[in-house]
Amino acid sequence: MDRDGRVARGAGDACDRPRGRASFRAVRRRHARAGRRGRVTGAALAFDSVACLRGGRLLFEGLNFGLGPGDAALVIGPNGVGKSSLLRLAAGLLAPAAGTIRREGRLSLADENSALDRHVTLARAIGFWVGLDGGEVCDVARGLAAMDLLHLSEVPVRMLSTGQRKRATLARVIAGNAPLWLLDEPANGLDTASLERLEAAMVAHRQSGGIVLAASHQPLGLIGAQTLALTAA
Ligand SMILES: Nc1ncnc2c1ncn2[C@@H]1O[C@H](COP(=O)(O)OP(=O)(O)OP(=O)(O)O)[C@@H](O)[C@H]1O
Repeated sequence: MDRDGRVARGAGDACDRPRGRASFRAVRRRHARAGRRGRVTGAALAFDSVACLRGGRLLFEGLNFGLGPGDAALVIGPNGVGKSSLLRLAAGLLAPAAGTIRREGRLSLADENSALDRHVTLARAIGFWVGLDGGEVCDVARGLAAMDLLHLSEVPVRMLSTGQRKRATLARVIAGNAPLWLLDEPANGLDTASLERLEAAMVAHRQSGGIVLAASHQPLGLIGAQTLALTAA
């Protein structure tokens, strides 16, 4: 990966010297410093010379980055280049074709699948996930409030509009309290006010020591984020 975050491609491409291990150690050092400052700790994500193969096609290789408490990275690139695949690797839903991925801390993935039961109320659907993570009713309310959905708490998920469902998915992530947020196109379908709410939620999450890894075709206001620019093979 070059200094602008572009990922080397193709057989025989010279990847950066494998910096992943070193960067993971650096992440952990920062993590320890953050702990001494009394911030939320327990999360880190590092890719070390990671390659991704899907359907027999090499999407990217030599990907190195490290994220610790308060960090964010934005994955960008054209359709089909592998942004969602990168997030699925980070979530452990895909195995890397080469390299290693290290994760510390719980994660929450928001993608096009809301993972919410369509046949129960919004509060109940989010409560299911929050309960699995040992959270409480107040966490559900906090997530719903963050995405301005409290007034729809008792509406069945199947009756929500596209944008409301997207906000519900984000509310699930916020309510879940996982330190590592993996957000795939989180701004899709959001109106301006909802996008501002998402940005505020990401700022608050990072300020409390959380990590955001997002893939997006739109700017997300992630100040100070690393850019991981995937390019077509
Ligand atoms: N289950 C699968 N099996 C095989 N190939 C897949 C599978 N899912 C996705 N792909 C392929 O992997 C490539 C990358 O897909 P991915 O969804 O990661 O791209 P993306 O950069 O997120 O695209 P977009 O901007 O359109 O969301 C595409 O060529 C796609 O066809």
